[in-house]
Amino acid sequence: MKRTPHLLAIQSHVVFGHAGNSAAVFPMQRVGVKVWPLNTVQFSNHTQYGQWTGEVLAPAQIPALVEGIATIGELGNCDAVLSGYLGSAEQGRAILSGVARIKAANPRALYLCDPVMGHPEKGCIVPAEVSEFLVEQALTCADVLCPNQLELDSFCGRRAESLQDCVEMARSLLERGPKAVLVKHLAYPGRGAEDFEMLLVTAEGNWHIRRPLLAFARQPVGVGDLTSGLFLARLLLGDDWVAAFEFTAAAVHEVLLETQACASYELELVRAQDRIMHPRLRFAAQPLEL
Ligand SMILES: Nc1ncnc2c1ncn2[C@@H]1O[C@H](COP(=O)(O)OP(=O)(O)O)[C@@H](O)[C@H]1O
Ligand SMILES: Cc1ncc(COP(=O)(O)O)c(C=O)c1O
Ligand SMILES: [Mg+2]
Repeated sequence: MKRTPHLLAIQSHVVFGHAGNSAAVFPMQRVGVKVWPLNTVQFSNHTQYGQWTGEVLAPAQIPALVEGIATIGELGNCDAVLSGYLGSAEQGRAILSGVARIKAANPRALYLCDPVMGHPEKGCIVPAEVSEFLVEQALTCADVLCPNQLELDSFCGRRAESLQDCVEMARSLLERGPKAVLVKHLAYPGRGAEDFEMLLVTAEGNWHIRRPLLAFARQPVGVGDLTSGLFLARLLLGDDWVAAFEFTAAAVHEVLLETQACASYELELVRAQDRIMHPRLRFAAQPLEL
């Protein structure tokens, strides 16, 4: 029997609704991965409500929890680490030391970094020092990086001017560490208004996916976290880069269709669970020449 992959997911938890681990853990489990959730913050709700209660996890807890897993002899079973929303840069540094510890126990373990930098206009609030940490330290340690456009621009220190430029910018990050960069949401001048576009670049090439842009009264949150979680889960389950990319685009779109049909602000993950496992749609990744 094929072994079930294990994945340590280090990101936020919200009590109500879906963001961070609260958006990604159940879908990753639903597609067949054993998830070890380590919550960087526990907030009442995601920050785009404008107010929340709760606490940031003390950074020293991250190595302490990893060490606890080592002590029971399970750390070598960790196949991947995912990091997302961070409550502080110190937490970020603690995650990198955890990643090093895990790679020592299992040299084949992958580290996927979703560099959540916040989006002040949208109400996604992240401390400024976290962005600096991501650009200066996390990038070089990540095997896979999953930025949105704003995050890609921050890594490159400029705004993308075209699709070609996005490809060049994402490829420039490959020289700094990651084996793959998945841009979860492209936004560049001249982009078609009807589509939601994503980009994947690896040493082997560049691929682009278009899916329909859906109308929402308020944009749902947690879509990026769902995207990076499913992409990593499918890689661990044996998909190649392009298959994981296509699966992720389809499964996320299914969740958004269910969310839209329910006129819900929070992602309808429970209702969409069978559609996550077996997306009915397929968006073919198109190779892009540079
Ligand atoms: N097909 C779609 N139609 C409309 N909106 C979408 C679609 N897919 C994703 N979105 C929205 O697009 C936004 C992507 O946000 P962005 O900041 O680029 O990434 P992230 O989710 O990581 O913050 C989210 O608000 C998400 O709800
Ligand atoms: C607590 C928390 N975690 C994670 C996120 C990231 O969500 P998204 O997947 O939309 O980038 C947010 C966004 O507001 C948040 O408030
Ligand atoms: Mg995000």
